[in-house]
Amino acid sequence: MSALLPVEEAQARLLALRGPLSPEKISFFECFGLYTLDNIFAQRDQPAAPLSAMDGYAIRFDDLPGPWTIIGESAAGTAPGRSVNAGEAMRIFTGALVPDGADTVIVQEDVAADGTALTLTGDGPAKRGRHIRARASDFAAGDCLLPTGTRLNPGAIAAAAMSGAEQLVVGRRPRVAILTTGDELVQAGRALTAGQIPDSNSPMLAAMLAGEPATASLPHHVRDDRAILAKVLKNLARRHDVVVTVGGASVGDHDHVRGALQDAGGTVNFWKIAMRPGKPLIAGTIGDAILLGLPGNPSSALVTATLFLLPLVRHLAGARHPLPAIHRAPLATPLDGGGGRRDYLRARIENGRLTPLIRQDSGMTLPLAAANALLIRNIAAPPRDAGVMADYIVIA
Ligand SMILES: Nc1nc2c(c(=O)[nH]1)N[C@H]1C(S)=C(S)[C@@H](COP(=O)(O)OP(=O)(O)OC[C@H]3O[C@@H](n4cnc5c(N)ncnc54)[C@H](O)[C@@H]3O)O[C@H]1N2
Ligand code: MOO
Repeated sequence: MSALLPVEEAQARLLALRGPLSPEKISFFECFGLYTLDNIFAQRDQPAAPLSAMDGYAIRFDDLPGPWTIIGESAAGTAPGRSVNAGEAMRIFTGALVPDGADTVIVQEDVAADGTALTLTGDGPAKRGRHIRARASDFAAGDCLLPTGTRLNPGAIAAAAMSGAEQLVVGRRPRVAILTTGDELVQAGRALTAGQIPDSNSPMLAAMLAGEPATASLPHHVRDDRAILAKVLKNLARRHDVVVTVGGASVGDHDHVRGALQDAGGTVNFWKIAMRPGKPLIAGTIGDAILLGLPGNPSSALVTATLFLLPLVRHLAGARHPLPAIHRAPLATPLDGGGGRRDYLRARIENGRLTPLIRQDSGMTLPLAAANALLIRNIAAPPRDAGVMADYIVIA
């Protein structure tokens, strides 16, 4: 039997199969969760001119402590009609342009206005420039606001929209097909006969993909029949960027994914990873599509989807950092040492402490409902006491 591939090596080989998909232009309202495929540079200064940060009066700091004559008003969205000279104040509102001549804003709570007469009643501004947002204090024209491969979260979208760009260049969403295999599987919700079980993996995987930049088609299913599987794989590969099979990845007489991939003219790139659960993971190509064969056990499917499917989708969509972030926290309970494969134990991270769940059978679904983290235990790791640090990935 071939040696088991280390997880990092398998991830690198998978992502090397294909680069990001072609770029496309998209509006600010459609880009959430996608990745920039170009550096986003500021095309303008923000603010483009000094703005008031408060409602009050624009004055010259040297004129303090007043009094002043009110000469007009500057409201957001219009240019102030004139400049402010010695002894003058201009009524001003948050977001309005600061008139020439003024260098400071007094908040209205600190003054009393009587007709055009303005007097100081409070402390007034402590220094020149108070309550003024300087030109380009947010960013300056030419600044790189978001480098290539940045995920467009709401804050990044705000910065991109403010940049002056008309549209964004992003990576296209990969089209993903989910294909379950196995004679025992029945769509969840349907009646079962002896030996049958509901298909829990495809709704789980669809949910995982829903949070990613991917377009998942409705799940497909085939029986344990190598010829049918080969035909369906070929067909799905023509219309998708990624074909994810679930089950049939192992060594049993009814495990047909590798054989069917080859029958369909595809290539197995690697098989079997030094991880638990998830050992029988298959990666390959068929036409322009990438095939990822996840093991069928529910925990194995969840763990391999977290470590391979979601990073692949992000990579194809243009992510600069597609792999899941690894965090560290102290163990809430002692932990046995590691074995010959790296473990991804279903665990809970709560109040900053990590607890591996007691039930780790990869065939179970209920522990998946309880887990919000995967505790990473390296090959041959020594036993650890409570309080010792451990690595984990957030999964919920
Ligand atoms: N002799 C050996 N047997 C097995 C090995 C091995 O190395 N030697 N590897 C084991 C490991 S590890 C895993 S993981 C499983 C995975 O095998 P497959 O990917 O071939 O998965 P199946 O046999 O098709 O199914 C496994 C298990 O999961 C259930 N299943 C499958 N699909 C779904 C689904 N969509 N929803 C819910 N449950 C599903 C299926 O009924 C089986 O119970 O192989 C070990 N065997
Ligand atoms: O590696 Mo399997 O995925 O132990 O259950």
